[in-house]
Amino acid sequence: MELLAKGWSLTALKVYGWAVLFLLAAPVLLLVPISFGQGQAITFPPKTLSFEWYTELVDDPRWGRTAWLSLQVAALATVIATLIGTAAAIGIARVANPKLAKVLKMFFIAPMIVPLMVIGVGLYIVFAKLNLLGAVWPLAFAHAIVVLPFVVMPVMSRLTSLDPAFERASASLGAGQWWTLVFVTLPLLAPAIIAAAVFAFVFSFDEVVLAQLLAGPRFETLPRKIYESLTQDGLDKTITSIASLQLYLVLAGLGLHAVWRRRNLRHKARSLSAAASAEKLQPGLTDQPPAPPALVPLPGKAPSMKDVSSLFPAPAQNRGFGIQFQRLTKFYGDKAAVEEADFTVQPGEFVTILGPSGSGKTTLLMLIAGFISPDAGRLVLGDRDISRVPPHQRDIGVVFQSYALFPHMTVAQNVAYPLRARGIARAEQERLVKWALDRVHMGQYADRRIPQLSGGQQQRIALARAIAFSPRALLMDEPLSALDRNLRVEMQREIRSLQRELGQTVIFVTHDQDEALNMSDRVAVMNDGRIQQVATPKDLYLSPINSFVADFFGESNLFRGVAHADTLSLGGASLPLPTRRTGAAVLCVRPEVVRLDDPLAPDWAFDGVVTDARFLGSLLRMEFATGFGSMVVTRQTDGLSSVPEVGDHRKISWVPGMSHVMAT
Ligand SMILES: Nc1ncnc2c1ncn2[C@@H]1O[C@H](COP(=O)(O)OP(=O)(O)OP(=O)(O)O)[C@@H](O)[C@H]1O
Repeated sequence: MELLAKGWSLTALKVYGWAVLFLLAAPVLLLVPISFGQGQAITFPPKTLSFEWYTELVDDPRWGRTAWLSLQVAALATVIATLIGTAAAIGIARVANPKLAKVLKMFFIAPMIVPLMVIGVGLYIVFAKLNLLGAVWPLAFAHAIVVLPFVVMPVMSRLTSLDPAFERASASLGAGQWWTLVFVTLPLLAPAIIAAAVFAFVFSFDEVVLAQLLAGPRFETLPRKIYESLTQDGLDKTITSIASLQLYLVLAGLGLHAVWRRRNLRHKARSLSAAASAEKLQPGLTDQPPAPPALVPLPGKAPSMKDVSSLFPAPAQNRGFGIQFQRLTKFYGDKAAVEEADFTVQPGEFVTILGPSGSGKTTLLMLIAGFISPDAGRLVLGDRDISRVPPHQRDIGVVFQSYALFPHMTVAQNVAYPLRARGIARAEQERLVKWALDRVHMGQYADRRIPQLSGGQQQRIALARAIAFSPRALLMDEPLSALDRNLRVEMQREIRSLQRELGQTVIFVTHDQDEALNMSDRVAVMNDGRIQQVATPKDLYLSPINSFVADFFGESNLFRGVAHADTLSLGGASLPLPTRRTGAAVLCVRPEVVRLDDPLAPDWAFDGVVTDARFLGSLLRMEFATGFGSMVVTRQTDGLSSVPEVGDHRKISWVPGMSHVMAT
């Protein structure tokens, strides 16, 4: 495009563009001046201006009658097509069998490729037999059939582009399928449905082929009358005025839409700039001086489970429930995404699921939330088996990676959503919304729309919405991954402190080990669908169960060999083991326990050559080439630390008791 948009080619492009525009628009735009001409003759430009063809239109009641009839047909066709098309699109999107979904889709879009005349003749035969020719609703029904693909397609495409987390969020907040459909799915589909409805209306109002075939002798729609006036009476100039009138209506519609859009954009820009400046002033964010206490205490009594969730049995205190995973398994095809997960999360505990991409973290979280069902095993929340309980009855809050805040609702409406879904009284809803928003410092944003908030603010609202109904447990799926580093650290602190204050059970998913270290009581390390180890960060670091955990959780130097009593043989050499062992074994030596040039170095100490050395602020990180492969060594720095040169030789050793030996 850049090459084209220069010199003569740019001029040619412009001329071409204007010529196409003129050819397309001229016949339509010429109508307007012609309709104001005096006399029957078509003159352009008109010699004398007059309103006579507009007055003629008003004086002749037949035009008004036909226009009214067309309006009725178009309105009814729009309603029928929009209802059937929207329901069909939603239904097809939910059909689990992809082949059946394809067949259904083809069926609903077939009217787009079958010639109108064929549909018209078919319907004519049926309607004639049933004596339905010449009535409003059969013609509207025929129009609806033809326009269905233009409803089904945009609604389906909007549905596929919607984040599935919206519907999942609604379910996790306690809303059943119908509630979700009415309050979440349909409002989110509204732009596509409205566009489809406008198209259906315009098509039906203008349609002439089906109107000719199905309207019978005395049933005259506006396009049919125009057509007949043209073919029977010759060009009557009232046709120019009625056509121009329709054009004015379309232009007025477009104008109103443009004004509405402009006002919306201006409003959004103002709110965004206000959001940006408010975020700068907001307490608890990292670019500010020392943060005030992370959470604002609620004046008076904190809400109890009874206040908010009469539908669910309340725990003794406002605490989370324990969760037991009993050999929980989920297959996708013949591959286990989660295999025999078997561990227990204590009430009020903060457990992080940590693992590389594809290890099954999200699948495990979706099993807990109930968005997918396990193929084997059990999941027990408190003392209730919830393995087969639908998500909206689990009473588990979820904070999604994308936040999944409903964009058509304000902040307060989002936070009130789980309370509304539970039928909580309005006054109580307001109190709890305020309570939840105050806890995440967002009280002053209650009336904001979601698109008017920054990422960090959205994160806080997602958290407020998930705690507003005092859930039995809180799940968080990489909720901080979209935030910048400073905000992320701040939010880690705030989430942890909120969790402690509420005594909430939290299962937090991340692939960031610093985040896991910062936040968790215990960490469950996952790999390839299996939980490798569940332990405190300290135990994971000091006593990893296998080489995967040792390597994934912190840096480590791993030596693989064969253990004989208290030595490990590898490559003709041997290293001391911290405990006696036999058979294949892996020795793990953390970088900070390695000693360099120790004057009391043991006999087995070996030579290492510096291949890289970097000053990382509080740490000095060095890499050595050794007879056992590459090794990493770290040192705390102080003002006197010097960085060794690449190529320097050092004697490497460690205290055997500071190392750790594992089976694999
Ligand atoms: N709907 C699905 N159909 C088929 N396979 C799936 C589906 N969802 C996940 N998987 C597979 O299951 C395994 C675990 O996926 P999962 O999304 O749980 O991993 P993850 O640890 O959360 O990864 P990430 O950190 O990248 O989100 C992967 O191999 C993935 O390809």
